[in-house]
Formats: sequence, C-alpha cells, structure tokens
Amino acid sequence: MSLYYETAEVLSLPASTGGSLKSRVFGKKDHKTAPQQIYALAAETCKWSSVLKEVIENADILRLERKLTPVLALLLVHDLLLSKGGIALPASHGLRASIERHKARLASELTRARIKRKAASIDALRQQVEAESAKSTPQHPRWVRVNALLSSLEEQLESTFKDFERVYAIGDVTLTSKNSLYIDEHVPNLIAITPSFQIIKTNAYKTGAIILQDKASCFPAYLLDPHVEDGDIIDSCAAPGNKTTHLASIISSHTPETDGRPPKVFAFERNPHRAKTLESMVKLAGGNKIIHVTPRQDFLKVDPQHKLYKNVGCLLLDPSCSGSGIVGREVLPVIHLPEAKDSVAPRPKNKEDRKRKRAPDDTAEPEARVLIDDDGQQTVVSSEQELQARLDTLSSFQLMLLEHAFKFPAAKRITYSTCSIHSQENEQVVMKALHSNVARARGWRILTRDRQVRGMKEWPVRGTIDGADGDRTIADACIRSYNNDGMGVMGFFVAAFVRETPEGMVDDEGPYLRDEQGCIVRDVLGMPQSKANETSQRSTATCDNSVADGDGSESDSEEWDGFAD
Ligand SMILES: C[S@@+](CC[C@H](N)C(=O)[O-])C[C@H]1O[C@@H](n2cnc3c(N)ncnc32)[C@H](O)[C@@H]1O
Repeated sequence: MSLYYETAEVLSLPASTGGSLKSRVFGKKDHKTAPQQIYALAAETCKWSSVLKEVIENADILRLERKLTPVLALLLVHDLLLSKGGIALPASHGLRASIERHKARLASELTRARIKRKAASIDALRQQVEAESAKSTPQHPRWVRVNALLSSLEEQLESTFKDFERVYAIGDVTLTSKNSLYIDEHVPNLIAITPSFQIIKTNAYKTGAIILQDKASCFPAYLLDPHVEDGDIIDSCAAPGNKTTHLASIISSHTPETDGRPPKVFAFERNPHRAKTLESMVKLAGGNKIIHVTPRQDFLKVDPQHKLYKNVGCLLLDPSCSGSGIVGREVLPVIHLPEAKDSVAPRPKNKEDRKRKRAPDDTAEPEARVLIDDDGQQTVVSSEQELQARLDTLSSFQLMLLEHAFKFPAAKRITYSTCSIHSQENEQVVMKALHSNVARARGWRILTRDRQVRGMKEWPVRGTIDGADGDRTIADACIRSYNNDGMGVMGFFVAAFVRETPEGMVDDEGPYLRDEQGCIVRDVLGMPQSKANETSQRSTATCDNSVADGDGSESDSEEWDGFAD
C-alpha cells in the first residue's frame, strides 16, 4: 500500500519544494518502499499521464470512486493497464478494488486512446510515449575534459574512446544511439560524448585521467590562460575543484619540462565539507604538487599584501551565484492530471493537486520558485521583488570579491564567472567593478575580445549590450552561453580583467606600498613607505592595511600548511 501513497506524495509536493524527481525520491530517507520502486512508478506514470488522463476521464472513475485523488488514479490505472504484475496490492484491498471494478471500461478506453494515436499495438503506443518523453526532456551532451596532468587527448582517443564514432557537429552527439564523440573546436583537450555512455565506469574516470566538466565551465581557466611568467595563481572559490584542476593542467602544459617547478595554484574554499571534496579531487587529478588547498578559507579574509601572495599574477573568481544556468536543475517531469466530469467529484485532497490543474492563464497567486544556488543553498522566491532582492545580495557579494581580487599587488589578469543567466550577476557586476575606485586606481580594464585566447575570441555568444549599459565593447568582451541554444552547453558567463605594466617594468606602481584604493601608504611624517621594507613598515604606516587575514585562520601563518600530500 505504501508504494502508491508514497509515490502520490512525491508527485504532489508543491513546486516550492524544488529539486528533481530523483532528488525528491532519493533525498527522503524514511520511505517504507524502496526508493527505486517509487522512482520507477512516478517516472513511468508521468510519461504515460497524457494518455492515462484521457482514459480515466472517459471512464469517468473519479466521479464514481470518491476516495481516489487524481494522482492515485493515475498510478493505479498505470499499473492495472501497463504493468506486467498489475496493481501491487492484495486483491481484497479497497484501492485495488476501486480500480479493478472498472477494468473492462478502462481497458476499452485505452484501446480507443491507442487507435486515436494510430498505434497498431500497445508496444507501438509505448514507443510513441517514449519518443514524446525524450522530446520534452532535451538531451545534453556529456562533456569530458582530458586531464593533461595525467593523460592526453591522443591517449584517451586510443583507449577509453577507441570504439567511438567521431562526429563533426555537436548536435550529432545526442542524435545517434551509437557511442559517438565530438572534439571541441574552442577549448583544448575537451570532447563531448553520447550522454547515455556509462563514463563513470571507465578506468580513465576512476583514475582522474578524464574529468566530467561542462564546456562552459572550462571557459574561465582557458580564458585566464596562465603562463609560467605570470607567476602564481589564486582560485578564490575553488570547490569542488573543476576549474582548479583545469588551471593546474593548463599551467603544467605551459611549463617546459626542463624549467623546473611550475607556479603554485592557491585554492581557497570557505565551506569545510566542500573543501574535503576539493582536496580529494585535487589528489585524484594528480594536482598535489601544483595546487595548495586552504580549507575553510574565506577569500575576502586573505591579505593581498601577505608575502605568500606577492607573486600572484592571475586570479580565477568563480563565486557562488544563483545557479540559474545549470542544466538539469529543478527538472520535474510533466504530469497530466485527470479531472472528474462534474462537480460532485471529490475535491483534490491537497493544494498541489489543485495547483497542477490550473490553466496556464489562471491569474491566481504566482507559484513560488526555488533558487538552488551553485553551492546547494536553496532560496524560495515567490515574487519578482524577492528574486531581485536575492540577486542584489548575490551581486553585492560577487562585486566585493572582485574588488578584493583587484588589490593583489602583482596581479595582471583576473577572470570572473558565474553559472547564472541574470545580467545583475554578470555584465552588471563587471560594469560596477570597472567603475570601482580600486579598479581605477590600479588600472584594471576589461580584456577585450580581440586580445582573448583564440577559442574564446571565436566563441560567438557574447554579453548583452543592455546589461553592459549600452557599451558594445564591454558586451563583446563578455562571454556568455545559454542552455538549449544548440551549442550543447549550460548557461554561463565569464569576463576577464587585465592590468598592464609598461614594457620592461615588473610593476607599474613604483617602489612604494599602496593601500586598498591604490594610494601610496605614508608614515606619520608623511613619508612614502617603500616596498623593500614592507614587513617592518606595515605596522607604522598610517593607512589601515596592517596584518594578514584577521580571522586567525590558517593563512595567518607565513608558512604554507593547508595542504597535505
Ligand atoms: C561556484 S562554486 C565554485 C565551483 C568551482 N570553481 C569549480 O569549478 O569546481 C562556489 C564555491 O565558492 C565557495 N565560496 C563562496 N564564497 C567564498 C569565499 N568568500 N571564500 C572562499 N570560498 C567561497 C562556495 O562554498 C562554493 O564552494
């Protein structure tokens, strides 16, 4: 009995619960029935619901059986007519009886529905239903980045993917039932493969030689394009570590073997649980020698003047965002609920049943939306104002991170990215950052399209002109992608900032210490403070730019201790 009630409960949860069908079923730990069984029944019934709605309405059973809710009717009729074992309840059970006494009528309504759809048999109807369902859940290719720290594209093509057929258009990867692969034209070492292939069972995946990473998520590290001469790199918001390991992989392929030690990648992560995942990923990807993880480290509390970071030339900022571009979020299958033929039918038992029956143009209160940001935090927004307020909070934090990154003394390039589609978190943050005092004082500018690395220059989808306040150059410098636009990627945004030094100079700021706004730091007598004596002078300087992180966290220590082999 629990199977039907528990499945009905999952399908009747309000939209504001959020999550996919899978997360709703497998996320709840106290089901009496095996979650696999609940998931299978829910998913199959949703697929068949447009046919079953017609069958139930024509057989008129909701009017005749007052104990049945529309969802329960769908589930039970599904099993009666389409499941091999029939209804999984004892023959004497009331629910089973309430359906089986209409068996003949239900069966003949199914035949009518089949004939109406010109299907010669139930199997033919099943194929139609499957095809319809596949159409309404768009297929997304599986992107695979070959991890240059442990392998190479050639090696993977000859081993893991040796039996794959190569296709030359991204759309073809999801079209054929055969295993196919597409070598990406924009990002090096990236391929797209048939999504149904069990990639996680391959040795290459288990050993970190390949990493599953959406194409758009590879843009930031590739656009940052760190070279050995740029010095060390910071990944400010690093977990789970896709971009961190990508950075390490790029830097290692830029480092000639004879050149000795490559630059360091400092990876910060505020959330302790996510930091653990980051550490495991770095280890699996073979990045231990290059990547230095500091768990529980808030990037905003890292002192840019600390000597550990004096050679940081590049920063990658991929902060928390609304996650509105992520593929597969909040995907719930559509369910077509049957209605009783007249008003004597029982009212649906819960609010959700009523909600799902509303016509699309119903002007009743708008349904709540759940924003699940990219680090899993859920926020329910039930009005446009609430959405704006959430975006305002996120964008203020994102701007703060960017302004902090601008302060690193040797920094020359920064990328800023989100997996959001909202311009408030994207072009608008870029505009505000460019107008900030720190950016002006330190000479930060946008990295224009013509100066970007080849694949990013050629990527056709750019920032919005409206979002960039009408500035076409800045809009063109910004890189965007949209889910379901035929390019096979998630919704994403990235832009790069650059600060140039005149040729032949190591630093364009002269020999004096500068404060957070770029002003020269002076002592009590008004004398400029020289960088050469930085440590002794910082305590006597008049500007408030004194010590490291300030929260007593790990990075207060001069020595590196955040990473264990
Ligand atoms: C978008 S995710 C990063 C994804 C990661 N770059 C990747 O590609 O795998 C944002 C991460 O930043 C972390 N975070 C947010 N604010 C932070 C801060 N102030 N300092 C350090 N980490 C932060 C979050 O906990 C979350 O793990």
